[in-house]
Amino acid sequence: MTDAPSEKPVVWTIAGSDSGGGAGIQADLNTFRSFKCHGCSIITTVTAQNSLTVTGLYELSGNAIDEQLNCLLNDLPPAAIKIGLLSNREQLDAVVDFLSRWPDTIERPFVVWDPVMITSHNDTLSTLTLAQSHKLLALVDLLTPNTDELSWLAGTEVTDKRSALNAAAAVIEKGANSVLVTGVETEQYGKNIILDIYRPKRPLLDEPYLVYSQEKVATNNNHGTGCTLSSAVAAAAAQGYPTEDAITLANAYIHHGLLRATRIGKGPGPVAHTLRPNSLKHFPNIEATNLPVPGSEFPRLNKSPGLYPVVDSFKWVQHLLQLGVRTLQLRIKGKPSDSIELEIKRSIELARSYQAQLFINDHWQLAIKHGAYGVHLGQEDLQTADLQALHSNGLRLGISTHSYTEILIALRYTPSYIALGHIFATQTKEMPSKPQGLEHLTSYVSLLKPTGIPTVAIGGISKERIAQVKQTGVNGIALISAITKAANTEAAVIELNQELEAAYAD
Ligand SMILES: Cc1ncc(COP(=O)(O)OP(=O)(O)O)c(N)n1
Ligand SMILES: Cc1nc(C(=O)O)sc1CCOP(=O)(O)O
Ligand SMILES: [Mg+2]
Repeated sequence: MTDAPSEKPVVWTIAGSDSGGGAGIQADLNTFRSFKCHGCSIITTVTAQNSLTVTGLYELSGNAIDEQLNCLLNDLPPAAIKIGLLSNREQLDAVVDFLSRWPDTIERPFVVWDPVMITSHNDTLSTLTLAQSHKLLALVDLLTPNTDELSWLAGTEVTDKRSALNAAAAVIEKGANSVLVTGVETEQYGKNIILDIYRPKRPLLDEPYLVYSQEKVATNNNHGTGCTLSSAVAAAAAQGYPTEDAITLANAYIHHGLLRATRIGKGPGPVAHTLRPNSLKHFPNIEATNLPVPGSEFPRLNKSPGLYPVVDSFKWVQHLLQLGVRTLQLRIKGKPSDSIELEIKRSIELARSYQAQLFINDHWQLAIKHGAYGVHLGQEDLQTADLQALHSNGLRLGISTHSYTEILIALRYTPSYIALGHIFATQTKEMPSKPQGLEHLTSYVSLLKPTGIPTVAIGGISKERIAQVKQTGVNGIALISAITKAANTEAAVIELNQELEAAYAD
């Protein structure tokens, strides 16, 4: 028996009860459990509901909602809150007042609002007016309307991707922080496709919006999809995932849940609650409009990357080649541009004579000009690099990623390897994201394994950590300071290789 406090994030749902068990509070709590979160519930309205219809609505007072919220605040403060059904103005005011008075002493949670107005059977659940609902907009981090709800919120009809984007922009204009429009139907190559469109207030990677697409799952058993999606986003955010990744995970969870859904009552059955999926077949295709359209696959590596030092000069490249290193990267930062070309040219020529896999960071034009083995690009570089030219000149391509979302974007280009960073805190580069840790690395590696694309871990990896990192099944280990700050480079390379081989033998 242990009395140690749980590390499970706490997530609240402020929503209605569905007596049929498929939507509302019941769907939210099932979802929180799947995402290994502890769920707390603040019930707004009790619905008498089955799989066919809603026969009654019992709306709790503002005081009843306020008391539930305040009772939880100090004892079970949330990492995230999902708001669902608010049936009337009094209920909305209770939530608005509570969120507006959030105490400075308690970390503010991530708040998702799924503005439920009617059920999928057209039963009206709320009497909120547009003007009333706008009071909540600025207090939530993410709004997750479907196309009907967005039409209502924006006051314009939403029928397709373009009108969804315009309406999302209009709602942001009215005060919302970011909007995920769900369930935009379209057709591509004769297939029914469902788009979820994420429009953040501040663009990601200069991208005004991201489109998550999935082939429509042919099922009538889709009751509770909206509730489940928004609570999955809240739960994933509570687990520390950035919003775009929380959406990616929620999208995959819904896809899996729809495939597994079965009819339970006489009407549409509920979306199933499964373990969080980690198979690419459930993950969406992610399209970022400022990135090039994918072309052909990039060539494979000649050998698994293994120990992969990243260094900043010809001298380092030469030294490491002499020490037997056969996969390495030249990453030159902040040197005058006239000196860079010569360093790159000499490094490429020398690496070629050793039949080594040398990747050039950033300088893809010079890499093409001097016939490099490969280039390593960050996600931002994908916007400007000529991927077609890299491909037609036979260069290998490595792409940096820092999240599920970036992995799915990188996968569209079928690169020669995918880098996963940063695993541990690093002193070498200022990173905008948090360290991922070994648990995320393990999930990413197993997600990517079926693709056959090699994976490389980077960030804060030392000799002491190699064995743990290798155990995740990653194919390469990229290091900067463990090599460049070592007192004796030769000894460091030998020891790092020994650690790596010992990990292979385990
Ligand atoms: C193996 C490997 N992984 C990631 C990076 C980071 O590359 P990038 O995103 O291009 O950032 P900079 O290195 O340019 O700062 C890398 N270099 N190598
Ligand atoms: C250059 C770089 N890119 C990273 C990424 O995650 O994309 S982490 C990183 C620095 C790696 O250096 P060290 O091995 O000294 O921690
Ligand atoms: Mg770079």
